Amino acid sequence: MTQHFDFLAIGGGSGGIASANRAAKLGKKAAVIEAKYVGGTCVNVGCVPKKAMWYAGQIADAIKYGEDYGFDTQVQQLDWQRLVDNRNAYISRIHASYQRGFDNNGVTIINGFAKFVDAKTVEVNGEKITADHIVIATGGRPAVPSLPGAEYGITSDGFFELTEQPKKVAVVGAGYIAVELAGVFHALGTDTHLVIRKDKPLREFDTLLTDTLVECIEADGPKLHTHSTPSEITKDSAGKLTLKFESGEQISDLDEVVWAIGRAPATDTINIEKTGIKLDERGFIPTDEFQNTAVAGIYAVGDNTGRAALTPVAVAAGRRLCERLFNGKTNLKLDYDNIATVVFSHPPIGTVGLTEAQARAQYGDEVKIYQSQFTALYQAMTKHRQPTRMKLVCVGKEEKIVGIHSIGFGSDELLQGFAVALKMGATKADFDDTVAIHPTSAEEFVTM
Ligand SMILES: Cc1cc2nc3c(=O)[nH]c(=O)nc-3n(C[C@H](O)[C@H](O)[C@H](O)COP(=O)(O)OP(=O)(O)OC[C@H]3O[C@@H](n4cnc5c(N)ncnc54)[C@H](O)[C@@H]3O)c2cc1C
Ligand SMILES: NC(=O)c1ccc[n+]([C@@H]2O[C@H](COP(=O)([O-])OP(=O)(O)OC[C@H]3O[C@@H](n4cnc5c(N)ncnc54)[C@H](O)[C@@H]3O)[C@@H](O)[C@H]2O)c1
Repeated sequence: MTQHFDFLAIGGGSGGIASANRAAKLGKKAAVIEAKYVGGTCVNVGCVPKKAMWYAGQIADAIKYGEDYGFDTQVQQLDWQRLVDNRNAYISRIHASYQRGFDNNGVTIINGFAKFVDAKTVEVNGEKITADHIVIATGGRPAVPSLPGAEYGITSDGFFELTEQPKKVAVVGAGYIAVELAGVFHALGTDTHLVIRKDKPLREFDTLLTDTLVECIEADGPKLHTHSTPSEITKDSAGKLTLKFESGEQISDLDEVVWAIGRAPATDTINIEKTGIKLDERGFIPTDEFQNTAVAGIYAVGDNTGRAALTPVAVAAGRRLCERLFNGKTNLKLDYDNIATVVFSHPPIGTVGLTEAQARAQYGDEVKIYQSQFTALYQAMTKHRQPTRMKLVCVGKEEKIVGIHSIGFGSDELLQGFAVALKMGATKADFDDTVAIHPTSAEEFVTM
């Protein structure tokens, strides 16, 4: 017998889970179909294990700093497998907590790979399932270039499968993932090479952030190979890899090459053509501001829509969709402007709103910049000093704050509250009128 649901999510990642739970809480019969592991990219091969590895890097840094704080900090080795085991155990606890949530809310979980039969029907494990409302939340997968020997490399998925610490790696890419994984490897003691095609990573970020990041990488980070376009990977009889570049240069004796060159939407194998939806030229699902696709009753949220590929974005879009469909909030939609984001680099970056360049292009001479630079007390005590740099981008006579950018120790945790202020339309005067919290790095934003 064909099962029927009010609401069906294809994909049990950030967007699918959040939307199905919300639909069920609002009294609808909801189901999630998940092909691999519940929690999707973020929980299994993304944010969560990445952050665990980043914390391991932070601990390695703290051990370095410990000496100047008076500790005897001789550490012989990192037990990589133990780190991975504890990380995986934590992920298992998240899986269990998801299951409790599904049970409490009455969401049905179906394991299997879903394909469309028509606009109201999907097939999974040979069975047909129909639904009044279907959200496509299939996310994406890491891209691999078509180069000779590319298959010798791994992706971020493979990074999380490593059972021992590689001695020497090259990480290829200039985005979030490349910067974060290269930073982790380096902090944990791997000889790390970050390979980028242009002059600096994260080029779409404010230049204060990227220039400072490059400065920190050059001072104490992975070896940065700029203007380096990979052309081939070869493997020798001992299993060591050589990454060759178009320039003729190469990095040899590598244990791993990690491709971190972007992600492709998982939209090509779900028979989407059976619904009448047409993908855009990059394979993303076109949606309007309410997450509607071109076909009534089918929606898309998350990475496969080609907008800010972040977990809280997929979650927020999915929840708003269900509030709109099932709770009478007919105009509710996600505002994709001013989404705050953190790069867990070394040091971390927190950023929200317009970069200085974007603001100048939009507002010209109306832009006023406030900037600050210092060494966080945490590191100022030690010989491992790193700059912290912050920028406020303001516009107009009232100096409305349209961009907030921070790089340096603690930038990851300090930004969220400032993002609220920016979204509420805070001005520089509002910041000035807020009494500082001392001694913190965050206080710099209200004392500039
Ligand atoms: C290494 C890495 C680090 C990241 N770090 C962060 C971070 O720190 N912060 C942040 O906000 N974001 C981070 N992200 C991005 C974040 O993981 C994604 O934006 C988020 O997971 C997107 O959610 P989603 O629901 O769109 O897709 P996903 O979480 O990818 O979920 C899609 C799910 O659909 C399933 N699926 C696909 N096709 C089918 C099918 N036909 N049938 C059944 N199931 C199917 C997949 O198996 C998958 O589980 C990171 C990503 C990576 C790769
Ligand atoms: N901290 C976070 O919130 C976080 C962390 C990781 C990922 N993410 C999300 O996941 C998305 C995907 O991350 P990503 O780093 O894979 O992608 P990305 O799009 O951010 O970066 C990909 C990079 O690879 C480079 N590149 C592309 N093709 C290449 C090639 N053939 N050779 C060399 N370099 C090449 C691009 O120039 C780009 O700099 C991010 O955009 C972000 O939204 C977020």
